[in-house]
Amino acid sequence: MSRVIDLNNVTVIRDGRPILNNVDWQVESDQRWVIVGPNGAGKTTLLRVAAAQIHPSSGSATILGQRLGEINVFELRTRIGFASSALAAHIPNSETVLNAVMTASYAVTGRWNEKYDDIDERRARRVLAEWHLENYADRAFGTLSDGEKKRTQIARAVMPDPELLLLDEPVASLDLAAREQTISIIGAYASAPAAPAMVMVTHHLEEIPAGFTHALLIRDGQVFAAGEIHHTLTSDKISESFGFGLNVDFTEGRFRVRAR
Ligand SMILES: Nc1ncnc2c1ncn2[C@@H]1O[C@H](COP(=O)(O)OP(=O)(O)OP(=O)(O)O)[C@@H](O)[C@H]1O
Repeated sequence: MSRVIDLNNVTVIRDGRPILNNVDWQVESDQRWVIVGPNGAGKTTLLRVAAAQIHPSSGSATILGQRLGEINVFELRTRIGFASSALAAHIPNSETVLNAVMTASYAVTGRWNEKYDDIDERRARRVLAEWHLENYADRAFGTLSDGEKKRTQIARAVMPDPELLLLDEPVASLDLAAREQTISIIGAYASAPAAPAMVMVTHHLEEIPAGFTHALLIRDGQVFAAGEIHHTLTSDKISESFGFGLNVDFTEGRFRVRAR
C-alpha cells in the first residue's frame, strides 16, 4: 500500500475567493473514494488538483509521490487516468472508438502520425471488451450514444493502466439502462484486486458502484467529512452537508436517499 494523493492545507483561489479552502485529504493505493457535495462545492476543482491539472494557490499537493510545483506534470499525468465530459469534448467526432482509446497511450486526442504497436491495439481491444464496447471499435465517436461515449471516455482513461483513476460524474445524464450498465461495469472494475486507486465524483449516492471504500463530503470548498464510506455517508452527515433533511440507507449493495 502506498499514498497516492496527499493534500495538506490546499487552497485554490479564483477571482479572489477560495474555491477550495484548506483541504487535507489522503488516499491510499488500495482505496476507492467517492466525492459528494452540493453544486459548486468544489468537487471538480478537487479532482483537477488530483489529476495534476491545476496547482494549489497555497498548501501542498503530492500525487503519486510527486509534489505539484516541483515536478514535470506531463510525465506525472501519464500515470493518471482521468475521464470527464470536458476532456471528451476534445475527442474528434470522426475518430474511431478504437483510435480514441488507443491514442490514450500517448496522452493525445486525435490520431495523427504516431506509430502504434500491435501490442497497443491488442490492449485497446481488451479494454474495449472490458467496457462492453467491442462491437463499436470501428464506429466514429460522434455517432455513439451518451452511454457509449461515457464508457469510451473511461476505457480511454484506463488504457494506459493508470496508478490513479479519476472519474468525474461518469453516469450523469445517462438513461436508466445505460446508467445501470455503466455502474455495474465500474463496480466490477473497482472490485478487482488489481484495480488502481480510484476517485469518482457523483451527485447521487444511488450511483455509487460496488467496490468503493471511502467518501469525502465537501461543502463550500471545505472538507465536511471524510473516511470509510459507511461512516461518512450517514443520514446526519449528508443532511448537514446539503442543508436539507435526508435519510440514507444501504440495501442490496446500493445507497438510497429520501427526503426526511
Ligand atoms: N476558473 C474559475 N474561475 C472562477 N471560478 C471558478 C473557476 N472554476 C470553478 N469556479 C467556481 O468554483 C466553485 C466550485 O466549482 P467546481 O466546478 O469545482 O464545483 P462542483 O462541486 O464540481 O460543482 P457541480 O456539482 O455544479 O459540478 C464554483 O462556484 C465555480 O463557479
